[in-house]
Amino acid sequence: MTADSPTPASNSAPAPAAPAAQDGATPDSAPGPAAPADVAGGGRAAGPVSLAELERQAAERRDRPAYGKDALISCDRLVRIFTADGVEVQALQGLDLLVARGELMALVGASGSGKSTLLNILAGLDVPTAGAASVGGYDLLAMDAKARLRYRREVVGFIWQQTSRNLLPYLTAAQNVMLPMQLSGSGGLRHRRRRATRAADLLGMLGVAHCHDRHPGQMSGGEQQRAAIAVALANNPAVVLADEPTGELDSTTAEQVFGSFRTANEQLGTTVVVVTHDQSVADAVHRTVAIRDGRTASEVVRRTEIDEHGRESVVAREYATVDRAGRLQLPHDYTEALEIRRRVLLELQPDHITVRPDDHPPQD
Ligand SMILES: Nc1ncnc2c1ncn2[C@@H]1O[C@H](COP(=O)(O)OP(=O)(O)OP(=O)(O)O)[C@@H](O)[C@H]1O
Repeated sequence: MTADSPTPASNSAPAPAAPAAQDGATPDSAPGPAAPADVAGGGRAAGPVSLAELERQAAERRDRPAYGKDALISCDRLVRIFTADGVEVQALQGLDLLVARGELMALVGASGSGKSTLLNILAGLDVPTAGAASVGGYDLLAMDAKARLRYRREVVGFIWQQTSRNLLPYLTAAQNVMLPMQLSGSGGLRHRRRRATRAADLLGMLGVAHCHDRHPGQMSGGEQQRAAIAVALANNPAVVLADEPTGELDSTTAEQVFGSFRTANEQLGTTVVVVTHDQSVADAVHRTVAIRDGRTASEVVRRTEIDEHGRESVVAREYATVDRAGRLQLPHDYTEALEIRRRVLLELQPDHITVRPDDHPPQD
């Protein structure tokens, strides 16, 4: 999408002025502000559409894979409304998000944008007001108490910002890691040995083997967070969620903790979703999704590319998110730069859409 000079291509089809971010019909049901069918040189032929063509279009729609079919995490128009003292707060306002199995990604956004609300829902600690959400095949709106407990023990691991919240202070690091396995597994000597071996392996893999027999009070903040990651991984969950896990740490320690997430992702294939304000963390993941006003607004995808001389470089591309209803949030700095207020002019071009400030703004 561009906001370029007003030189519409000869085969462009002007669309009516439309609000930049307004509820609209879903793309499945209606194409939005469509180009007139009989525009000279336009892409669409005029005249009646044959029955065969309509049948073909219907079959194409029917055969389209369901939204989020292959994703590990799928949020579809997720809404969460809190009511406090009779006042409603819409923390999530129709948020869409897909996360693939094995991703290492970050969620960023201004304070109050809804990041923690989303993470709590994904962790099974909170239930959305409306919409749909599933993780690893679990429907987060339909779980009964038993399924919710199993989900929280076996499908997701969670790490809080406050180091003191992640570990039980009267247990050693190894005992902390063994606890979730104990709660979800059976007793017996054989299982106990297996639990002890896994705890030692996880602490070793995350670089905190030396903390095996230490209590949290004898560990640094970074060591506690890395032990907390081992606890979160104990039952081999599909996804680990972390809310500002490096928020209490200095930058060097934060890097080590983030290194542990990367290790878990690379060596165990665990999907990792981290809420962060830490730019160095956001820069180090494969995908960073920005949340604004309870919706996903944009995302940065980083790819390693190799040039013809074999040199590797990380290429980052920023995308604006188009939600399931076809809504697009224009970045704040773009709307400010062009003094866009209530509506814009859209023009459909053969390979892009032009967005132009309203040349006849309504008088307020
Ligand atoms: N339990 C609650 N009761 C009422 N309002 C809530 C509750 N939890 C969150 N909110 C409100 O929902 C909105 C989103 O909050 P949330 O904590 O998800 O934001 P956030 O992006 O995580 O912010 P921060 O970066 O400051 O942690 C805020 O307006 C917040 O005040």
